Amino acid sequence: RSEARPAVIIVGAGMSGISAAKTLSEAGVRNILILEATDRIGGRMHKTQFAGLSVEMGANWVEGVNGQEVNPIWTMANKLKLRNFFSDYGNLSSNIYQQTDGLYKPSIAQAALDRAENDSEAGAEFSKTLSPSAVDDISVLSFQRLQQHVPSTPLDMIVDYYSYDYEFAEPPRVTSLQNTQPLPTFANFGDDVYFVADPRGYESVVYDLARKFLATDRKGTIVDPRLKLNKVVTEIGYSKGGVVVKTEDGSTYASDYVMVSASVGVLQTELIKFQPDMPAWKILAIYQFDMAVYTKIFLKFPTTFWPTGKGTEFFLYASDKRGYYPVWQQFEAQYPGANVLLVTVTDEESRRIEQQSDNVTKAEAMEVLRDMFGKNIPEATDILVPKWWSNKFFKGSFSNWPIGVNKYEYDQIRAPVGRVYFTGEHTSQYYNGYVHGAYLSGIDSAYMLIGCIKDGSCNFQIDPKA
Ligand SMILES: Cc1cc2nc3c(=O)[nH]c(=O)nc-3n(C[C@H](O)[C@H](O)[C@H](O)COP(=O)(O)OP(=O)(O)OC[C@H]3O[C@@H](n4cnc5c(N)ncnc54)[C@H](O)[C@@H]3O)c2cc1C
Repeated sequence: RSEARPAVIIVGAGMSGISAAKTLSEAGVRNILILEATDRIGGRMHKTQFAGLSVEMGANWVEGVNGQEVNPIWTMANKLKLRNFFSDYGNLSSNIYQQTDGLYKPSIAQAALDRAENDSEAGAEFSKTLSPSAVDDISVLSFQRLQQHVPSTPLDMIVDYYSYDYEFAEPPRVTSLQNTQPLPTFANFGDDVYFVADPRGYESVVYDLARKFLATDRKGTIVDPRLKLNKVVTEIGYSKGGVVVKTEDGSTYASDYVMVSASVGVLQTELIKFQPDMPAWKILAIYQFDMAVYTKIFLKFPTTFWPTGKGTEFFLYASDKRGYYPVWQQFEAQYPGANVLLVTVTDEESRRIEQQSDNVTKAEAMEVLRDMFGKNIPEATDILVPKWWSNKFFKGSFSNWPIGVNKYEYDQIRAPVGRVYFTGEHTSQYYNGYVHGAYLSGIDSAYMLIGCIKDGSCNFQIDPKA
């Protein structure tokens, strides 16, 4: 090969891969090579055109703002002056629809919201009493049982869905109490969340980071030969002496180290074959973690028929089937005059919907809207259903911490295996599942590797299992 052998190959150019590459580069490790499977950088931060608007198929919010510490993504979004909107969920009690009989009385809805909030606060207190090793962790649902409050009416179920599934994309039955209550993102960075609606896309924070260390042309397009797009890594061979990475198109790249940033969902498939196989402890840790599915369905209408004005942005649909077209958002502020709605589904509903035609999904969503707003509403003219779960380069939307994984297993997910290093939101110590988790994990993993390259400290210590 004519190009110099890189010291480090980075697999994947999402937020974590770009953050790791930038950190390496700034520490003087500049002979890197980034191999990205798709034709773009940004990964799960991905804008697309829908009904003449730029909408986000993946990450949309800067989550964790206005707290004691500053979320680094908030700093970046503000520096780029990304158009963003505070998400005000404060008026939800006036916006919860019964399955067919109109809105719940706000006082009744508020009582359900208050009960869920109290349970969540009690859960956070209880979780502090558990062993820090998390060996005696329980699920969020187990704690609800302890509280004698397992949500089972349509109202309690939609409030429960909004409180947990809408954030973690998996139900309380699955989610670890200790690792999510309290959630470090909100405890450290603040409770507020801001919705990004900018024609440049939320992904522009990744592009901005990339342009800080990759060469660009005069228009700002990245032209650096150290970034190669459309390179699907299929095999990583590793030994004491080095690493050999093979791609689907038949190319082979040798290097000293490799840093894999593909999602934990991808690592749970055989897309990338490791030679030799990863050790059993690593495989077991990876397969224990959860890749959740969160689906943002956008619908376009000829006219607006839903309530508008202050306190109406978010509304909930309390089906007797938990999680059926549950959380809705209208975009009067973000996309004025566009007549667009967003409905979010997760988990089993996401998987079901990904496997049916978008027309069937549109018909289902219309039925739900008719239940809420009456028979005479206009048909949606357009629908967008992102399919993150079916996409072999993602296999879901973000990781969720399931019951049964304690800190010991989590450290194993993050740990390098010989010359193979790992990064990605699923390796973030406190912020898995988020953009800031991906960004911070890129820095952490890069420093782990820099310590090995520069100081020869290549042993990653895992605290013993309690
Ligand atoms: C629908 C959805 C909504 C979300 N909402 C929010 C939100 O509002 N706020 C928030 O903070 N976070 C949100 N997230 C999570 C956030 O987007 C992710 O945590 C973050 O972007 C992950 O970055 P990453 O670098 O870890 O992984 P990725 O972005 O997945 O990057 C990994 C890269 O590796 C590439 N790759 C995979 N396999 C290979 C291979 N074999 N060879 C080469 N390349 C490969 C992929 O193409 C990808 O570009 C959301 C995600 C989704 C999908």
